[in-house]
This record gives sequence, structure tokens and C-alpha cells, in this order.
Amino acid sequence: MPAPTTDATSAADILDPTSAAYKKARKKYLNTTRNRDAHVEADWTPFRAAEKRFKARFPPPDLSDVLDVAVSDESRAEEIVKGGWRGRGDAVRCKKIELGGEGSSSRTAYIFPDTPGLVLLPSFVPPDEQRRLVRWALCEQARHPNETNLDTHYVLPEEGLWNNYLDVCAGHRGDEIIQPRALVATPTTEAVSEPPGPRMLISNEPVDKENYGAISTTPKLPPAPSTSAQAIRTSALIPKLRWANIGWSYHWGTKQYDFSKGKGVISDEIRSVCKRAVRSVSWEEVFGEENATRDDWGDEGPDWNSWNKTYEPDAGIVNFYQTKDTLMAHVDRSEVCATSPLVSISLGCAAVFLIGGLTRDVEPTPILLRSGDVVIMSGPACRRAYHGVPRILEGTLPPHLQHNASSGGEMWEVYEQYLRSARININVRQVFPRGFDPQIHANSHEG
Ligand SMILES: O=C(O)CCC(=O)C(=O)O
Ligand SMILES: [Fe+2]
Repeated sequence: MPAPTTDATSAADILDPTSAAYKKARKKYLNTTRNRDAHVEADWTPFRAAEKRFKARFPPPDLSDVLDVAVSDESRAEEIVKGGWRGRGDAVRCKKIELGGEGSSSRTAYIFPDTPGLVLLPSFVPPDEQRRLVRWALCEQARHPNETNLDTHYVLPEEGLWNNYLDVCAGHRGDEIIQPRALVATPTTEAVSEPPGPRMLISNEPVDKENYGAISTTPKLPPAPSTSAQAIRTSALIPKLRWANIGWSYHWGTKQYDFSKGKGVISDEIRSVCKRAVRSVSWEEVFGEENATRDDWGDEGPDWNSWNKTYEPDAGIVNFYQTKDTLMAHVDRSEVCATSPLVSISLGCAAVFLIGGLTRDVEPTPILLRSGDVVIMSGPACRRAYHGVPRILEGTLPPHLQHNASSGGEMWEVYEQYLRSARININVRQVFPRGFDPQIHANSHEG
């Protein structure tokens, strides 16, 4: 099997001071910090300082202030011991609540008095469903007609990059060379360049019912193919996959949805996991005592008591992270629905997730997210809170996603090898409130 060029260092290596990986990280650290100006650090916001701390390769970050609710769950003991990294079950102020409904492997969730509307549902997705979602993300979602970060820059195989890679691994075809699009495309002046690599973070105007018409009718220029992208083999391109679009098309250049492209399909399984998660939460317990003003919720006031009926996901992003990748502090404010639940599913390696407040000056809460965990971000305080992922934790692929895992299914060893140094996050949103007709609002602006 041609191995994708990834860094599958285990946590045991990084955390062991006698290991070669630890010594290499220390040497690199000493070289890069030799001339660092101490004043630079004094200017960092609390969010930036936390990002820097968790990102650090050396010394490996101390996770004792990171909330890790899995440490008190017997059924996850093996996952934690083998993974090496662990936080603390009591590191952060939170309250345990019971989940209702069916179809989750766990019955508990956590809410956070410092971030009303944030709900953590540990182990919500059972192992067999985690494996199905991993297959779905790579085989079905990260391919035409859904857009991925690679489409702009490379002429991807019709059947999808991952499906092509599976064929390579099965010996059905060679590890072919994929051509950069800049070589074959006719140059157009009406294009903006987005370099391949990490997601671009652009400051964007929050969308609401009033400005939706203007924003939706502003033309969104297509991104230009990178002129520096080189011809590359399928196996080497796999680790460069960074995101795939779900539902309404997201335009990265403006950080707005491009409604002119129409709405892509939302898979039944994704819809069902998200709806199950939202319905299982007793929203009365989350928001019942919250004394946020009605204004924070928009004109019609709080609507959480109808979410069990009205929540309907219609867009999203699948994020594919390699262990070296990070997602910087940002706020997702492109949805017309600024308070309805955003459901975020973690698969593969564990990560440190940071969530702060309305500015980067608020000290963020660090939470360890493991495979199968679901986070719901909802309500005005949480949906507008800065958040990010400063660290994917090496060596934390849980036993149930490894190749000898029972019922891994066909060619699971290829998935396992990819996941050893990867995390997949399925981030699902509701763009429009129920009853909001995008056509009518766009026309009312024109008229
Ligand atoms: O990977 C995650 O857990 C969060 C991703 C995220 O915040 C986003 O896609 O906007
Ligand atoms: Fe986000």
C-alpha cells in the first residue's frame, strides 16, 4: 500500500524525554526560540497565548487544565491509556445533564455556565457509526459534485481522490500523477487566488435577515488555481485534503454562502445524527435559567423551546486535519440563523478545542475532544464565541478505529493508516431559520 506522506508520531514518543522524537523537538525548539523577542509574548491576547501553548511541539503541552470527561468513563480506559495524552475530568466548571431520546451510546452531556449554549455530548456517536461516518466523509463527501480545497488547484479523478486511492491500495491501478489545474485551465481575470494549504480566515460581515438580500446577490468570484502547485501522486495528495463542502455552497474568498450555486445534498445519516443530538438535549436545562436579554436572540426572541421540531441542518464543512494542522480562532457568522444549533462531530485522533467569548481577550476554555464526541454550539453567546483547534493529539486513534477492530469492513486498514495521523470534524449548520424563504428575501432586496 503506498503510504500517504503523513507524520504518525505516537504520543508515547513525544511525551518520553528519552525518545528520539522528544530530543528532535527540543533541538528544533532551542533553534527557533534563540532570537525570540520576549516582548512579543506580552502582546498576545489570552486566546492567542492559549493557542501558542497547546500548539507547542516542545515542551509538549501540559493538559492538566484541559477538560477531559472521558477519564471518568470506564469504557474509554483503553483509549486513554494507549493514547497517552489526558486532561482532567474536573479541569473546567461544567454541569452534567441527562440526555433524553434514543440512538446514542451515552446518556450524559455537559453544559458550561461560562458559555451558555455550549453542550458537550461525549461518546454520542457509537463506534460502528463512527466508522460509517469516516467512510462517508472520505468516499462520498470529499468528491465531485461537492467542492473540496483541492478542486481549485488540481484536476481530481472523476471518482474522487479517496476512491482512486483505495483502488491504488487494492492494486487495481497505479499511483497516478495528478496534474495541477493552472497547467490546464484557461486563465481568467475574474478569479481570486487562495493558496493551497490551511483554511484562510477572513474577517466577514455577520449575515442577518436584513442584509441577506444584499450579501446573497453580490457576485462571488471563483478562486484562481495556484500557479505554484506541482504535479503530484494520488498518495501524496491525500494528506493535503483539508475540507469538503456539505449542503449550501460556502465561498471561502468572502466567507459567505454562494446561494447561486444551489443547495448540495445533505446525507440522511448526517441529518439523522445531528437531529438526534439536538433532540436528545433538554434545552430547558441549557437556557431555562439563562438571563440573556431577548435582544441577544434577535427580533423574535429565544426560540430554543422549538428546536426539537424546527432544527434542520442545511450546510456544513467536513474538516480534515493532519496532526500538524491547526484551526485558528474564528467565529462562524455566515449563517442567517445566528442562534440555532451548530453540531460538530469529532472522528479519529483527539484534539484540544478552545472556546472563548465575543473577543479574543476572553480566556478560552480548553476541552479535549475524542472520537465520537459531539459538541453543540447554540444561542447568541456561544454561536458568536471565538473558538479554534490548536492541537491534534498524536497517537490518539482509539482502538475501535484500528484495523483489527471488529466489523471495520472492507479495506479498513487503509482508513486506519490515514486516521493514525488525522482527525475528521463534521461541522453542520442551519443557515436559514424555518419559514425563511431565501428567494423572497433576495428578491425583496432587488425590488
Ligand atoms: O474541528 C473542530 O472541532 C471545529 C471546526 C470549526 O470550528 C469550523 O469548522 O468552523
Ligand atoms: Fe468554527
